[in-house]
Amino acid sequence: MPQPPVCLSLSHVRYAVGSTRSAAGLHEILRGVDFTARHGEVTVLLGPNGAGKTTALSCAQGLLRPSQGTVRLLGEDPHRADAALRARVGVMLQDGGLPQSVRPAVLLRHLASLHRDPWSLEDLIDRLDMADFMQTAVRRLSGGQRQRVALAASLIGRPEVVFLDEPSSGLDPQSRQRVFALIEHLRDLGLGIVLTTHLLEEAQNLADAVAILKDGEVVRRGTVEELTDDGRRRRLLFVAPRTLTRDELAAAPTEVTLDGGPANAPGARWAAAAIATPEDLAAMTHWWSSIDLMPAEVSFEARTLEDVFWEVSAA
Ligand SMILES: Nc1ncnc2c1ncn2[C@@H]1O[C@H](COP(=O)(O)OP(=O)(O)OP(=O)(O)O)[C@@H](O)[C@H]1O
Repeated sequence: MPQPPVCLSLSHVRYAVGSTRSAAGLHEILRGVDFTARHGEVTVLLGPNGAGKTTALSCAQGLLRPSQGTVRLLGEDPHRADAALRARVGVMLQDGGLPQSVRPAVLLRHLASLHRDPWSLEDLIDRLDMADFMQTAVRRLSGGQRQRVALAASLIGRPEVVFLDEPSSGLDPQSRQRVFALIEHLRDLGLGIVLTTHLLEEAQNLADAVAILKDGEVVRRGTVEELTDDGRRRRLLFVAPRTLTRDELAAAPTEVTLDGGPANAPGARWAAAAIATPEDLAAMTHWWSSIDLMPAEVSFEARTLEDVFWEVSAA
């Protein structure tokens, strides 16, 4: 199947702050970032705090000009973008950036009036369950309500590409579900969606493509399948018929974490994330033998994005 068209590409993007003339010198925040995003796909940027995700998004949107490298957004240089390009792009910032004294109904109606063919406000209110607070000034809204207004504001102009910086932060589980359902709808409509999140399980469920940043570089890139199933490393799951002591866990040959079931009670399921070779497996059975544990069940499964994330973070 041919891949959908690219809507955003960053090639060898570097971004530095400071100056070679100042005592503090030049500080490189991005040290060669490469990734692409496509129409009809969700591209997720992951990375620990300070990895450079927001800076990379700012370069992608044209808010920051890279010191080196190239950014193409809908085929153009976003830093030189004119109003026509900006109208095709939606941006939701991490802290909302909404005017505080305005009511969401007024704000969103105003934004809609700036576009020739805006998204139906009623539809957005319905999809994001915002009816109850449309007449409340933004400053009186809860963090989660503000998030939803900011998301609606980024979409009202029917953009072709949308940037969402942590769209689900501060949302209760129900609102989060709605936001993720809306993101899936945007994907079905063919928008290019670029988002950052710290919620790895949701990234795993939503992402068509993932780029993991660390210290200003993309250290892993690919589909969730490509990142989690490298054909070798697997998760080993086992059910322990009794509780495991702290000392027993500390003696495990690789990190063993609780994966489900009752918290470290008889019947709990445990996972070892990095089983790559028969020797790794032998080390596990040796450990079970040394602590006199006969697992009730043993199975393998592909690693999760969370396993990959921890591996990258620890490297
Ligand atoms: N103008 C600036 N001057 C100096 N340092 C900066 C500047 N902008 C960002 N930084 C630093 O660059 C690093 C990357 O910041 P950035 O906000 O892009 O990270 P992030 O991955 O989005 O983090 P988070 O997950 O916390 O949102 C951080 O260490 C930050 O303090």
